[in-house]
Amino acid sequence: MKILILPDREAAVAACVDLIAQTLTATPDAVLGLATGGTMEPVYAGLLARARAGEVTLNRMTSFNLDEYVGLPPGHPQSYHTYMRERLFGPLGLDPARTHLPRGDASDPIAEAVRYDTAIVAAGGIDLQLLGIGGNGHIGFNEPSSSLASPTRVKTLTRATRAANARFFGPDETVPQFAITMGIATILRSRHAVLLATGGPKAAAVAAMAEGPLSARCPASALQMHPKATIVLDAEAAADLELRQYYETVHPQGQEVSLD
Ligand SMILES: N[C@@H]1[C@@H](O)[C@H](O)[C@@H](COP(=O)(O)O)O[C@@H]1O
Repeated sequence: MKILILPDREAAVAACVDLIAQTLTATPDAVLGLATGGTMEPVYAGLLARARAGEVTLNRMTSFNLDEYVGLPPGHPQSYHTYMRERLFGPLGLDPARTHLPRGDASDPIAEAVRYDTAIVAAGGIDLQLLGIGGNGHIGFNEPSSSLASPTRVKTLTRATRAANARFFGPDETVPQFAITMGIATILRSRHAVLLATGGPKAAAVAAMAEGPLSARCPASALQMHPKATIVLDAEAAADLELRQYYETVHPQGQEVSLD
C-alpha cells in the first residue's frame, strides 16, 4: 500500500486525476473501474477538463462502475447511471457500449451481478480501479461484514450508509435498501487500485483501512493485501494515521505523482 498525503483536497484530487491520466496515456484502451459519491465529483470534473484540453483521451477506454442501487432504472435522477452520464460519459459523448454499470432495474438482480462479474473478466479485468471509502470503511457497497472473497453480488445497505447517502435524495424519497456491488475479491483482482479520501469525516475509516487489522469489519482493509494499491489523501483524511511521519509520501504541491 502506497500512501500519498497531499496538503489539501484540491491537490489530492489533482494527484488522483494524474494517476488516471497516466494510465490512459500509457494504455489508451485501458479498462477503468469507476466510483461514485461526492468525493469523485471533482475527479470527473478534472478528467473532463483535461479531455477537453486534449491532454487525455477517454474515448478508447472501457469502464465498469463499482455499483448501482437495486430498483433504480438508468434514467432515475439518483441512479449511478445518471451520475456518470451527467458528469463524464454524456459530456464526452462516450459510447454507452463501453461504459458499464450494473442494471439496478434488472428483473433478477442476483443474476445481473453474476453477469456483471463475468463481463469484467471477459473484458480482460480492470487495469485501474478508482475507489472512495465510506465512513464505515466500505468500498463500493461492500459494507462491514463483507467477505474478503466476495464476488459482485447484491448487498444490503447499512443504516449508516443509507443515512450518509440520503443527502443525494429528495426529502420524500427513500434511499434504496439494496445495491449490486463489485465484491472485495473483484476489487482485489484489479491491477492497480487507487483510493481517494478527502476531509476529516473519513479520517477514522482511513486509519482503520491502512493501519488497523485486516478485517471484514473494515472492508477497505482488504486493500492491505492488494499488490498495488495507491491511497491518495488530503491532510484531513490522513489526520488519524498513527504512523504518518513514516510515510515518505508528502508530495509538495505541483510535483508529479508517479505510478510506481
Ligand atoms: N457506493 C459509494 C462508494 O463507492 C463511495 O466511495 C462512498 C463514499 O461516498 P462519498 O464520496 O460521497 O463520501 O459511498 C457510496 O456509498
